[in-house]
Amino acid sequence: MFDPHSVPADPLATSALAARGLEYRRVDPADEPALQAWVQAETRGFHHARPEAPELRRALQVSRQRNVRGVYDPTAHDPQVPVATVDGWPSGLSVPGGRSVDAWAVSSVTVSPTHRRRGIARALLEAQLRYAKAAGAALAMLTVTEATIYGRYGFGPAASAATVHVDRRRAHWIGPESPGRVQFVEPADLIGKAPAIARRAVARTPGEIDRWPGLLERHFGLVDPGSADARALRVARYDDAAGQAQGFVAFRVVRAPDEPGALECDVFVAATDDAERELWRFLVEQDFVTEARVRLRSVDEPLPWLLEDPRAVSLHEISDHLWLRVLDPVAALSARDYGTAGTLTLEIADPLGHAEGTFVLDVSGDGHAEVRRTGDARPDAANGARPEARHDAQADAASSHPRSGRRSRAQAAHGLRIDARDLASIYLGGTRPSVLARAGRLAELAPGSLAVADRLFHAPRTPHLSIWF
Ligand SMILES: CC(=O)SCCNC(=O)CCNC(=O)[C@H](O)C(C)(C)COP(=O)(O)OP(=O)(O)OC[C@H]1O[C@@H](n2cnc3c(N)ncnc32)[C@H](O)[C@@H]1OP(=O)(O)O
Repeated sequence: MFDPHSVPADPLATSALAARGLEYRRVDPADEPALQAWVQAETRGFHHARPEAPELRRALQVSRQRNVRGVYDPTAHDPQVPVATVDGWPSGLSVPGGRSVDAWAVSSVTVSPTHRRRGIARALLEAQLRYAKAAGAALAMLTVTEATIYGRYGFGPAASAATVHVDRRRAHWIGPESPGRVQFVEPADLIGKAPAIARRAVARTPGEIDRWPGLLERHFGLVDPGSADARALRVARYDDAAGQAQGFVAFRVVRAPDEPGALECDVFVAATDDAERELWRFLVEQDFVTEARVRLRSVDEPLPWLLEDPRAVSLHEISDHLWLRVLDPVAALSARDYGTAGTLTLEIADPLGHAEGTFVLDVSGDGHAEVRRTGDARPDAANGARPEARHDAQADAASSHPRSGRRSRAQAAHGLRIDARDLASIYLGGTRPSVLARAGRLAELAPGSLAVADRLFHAPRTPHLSIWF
């Protein structure tokens, strides 16, 4: 596994920030005061309250596992507190077909309001992409506060999430009976087994990322077990017929005195379909509860099909939850399985250059792809022009521009001209290429290419990410 602490400083970011009188530094994981100042700056950057001691200890522990960077202003009132923060770490990302691809997670991007809009975030983000590439990551990934920030760095939304509301009174179960059972467990009793269950759940869902040490402790309220939030948490586990634990939920019921409550669940982990069904049933069949609200679920849950009245279920807060950035098209595209056999050329434009070039995707009958780079991208690709905006004269001899009406001179291969950020959006199968084409974001190299691309990039399971990072 790549060591996030071995990443050398990025000279471009260092000099860009130095030109603004700022210092760009890695925070030494062993330097407790520096790490504490970084955590405090990050917390303030996200407009959160100052962390209490147990939460601060947890944040320090997590930060020590990551490549933590700060930007410092030597002229500030307290020059030890960074004016900008970011961290990154290598992590697996599940892709269609059940494999995991090497990716680089980016988080904690904050710039103090005193230093905003001076290009600090840009310097940090572009450096993160270079770190990711140096670490051998096929993609970079993040979850976002605002959808307007990351497209300029080549990130595209790749997996959605939603809050599922279930009206308890209408939730009459018609799904199959399961041979297993759900039972309450104390969080401390499950924490030993939970990571292995979570790993299996992550592996079967494209868009999920590896859980880092300490995350489940937080989900189970074990960071500060005496706090009111932790004491309200209940944990239930599903065991299959053989007694093997296959899933768990952590939830609380909030209610006014003498009133039925609302069940709120932020942690729903299922390694099998049985576990998923039975945990849903457990959540939606609770008495003295009017509604269940389960956050960060898939937009494609089986739940409505398990209830007599599918309208008991409604989706809220549907969001572009996981954003990806393709850095190495060969590694990224060969990692996933495809929906059918076929061949597709991808002319990728990337203003930052990382994914730039022409690539051929050859998918065999078993869904595996061989991907090869066949050339650099078009001369204008690096200037950020949208693919459909390029002039026809630059079109390849073996292709015709979709809006030109010209017939291709040779037998045109199926292919797409696509920006790196749109490639990120189709990568896991969450968005069809034809939808992006309807939005004018990508173009066919030859008629029929979109239909081929839609079939190839189709994923049997809708991508989904069930945590923030
Ligand atoms: C992965 C994560 O951690 S997501 C968390 C993101 N952080 C937050 O939401 C915390 C609150 N916000 C902030 O701290 C800051 O506003 C940041 C980090 C979003 C931006 O920091 P800044 O240093 O001001 O950004 P910077 O000056 O480098 O701007 C770079 C570009 O992004 C644009 N930009 C910056 N912030 C935003 C925004 N909130 N919405 C839209 N565009 C933005 C700028 O206009 C600029 O555009 P351009 O270069 O294409 O002309």
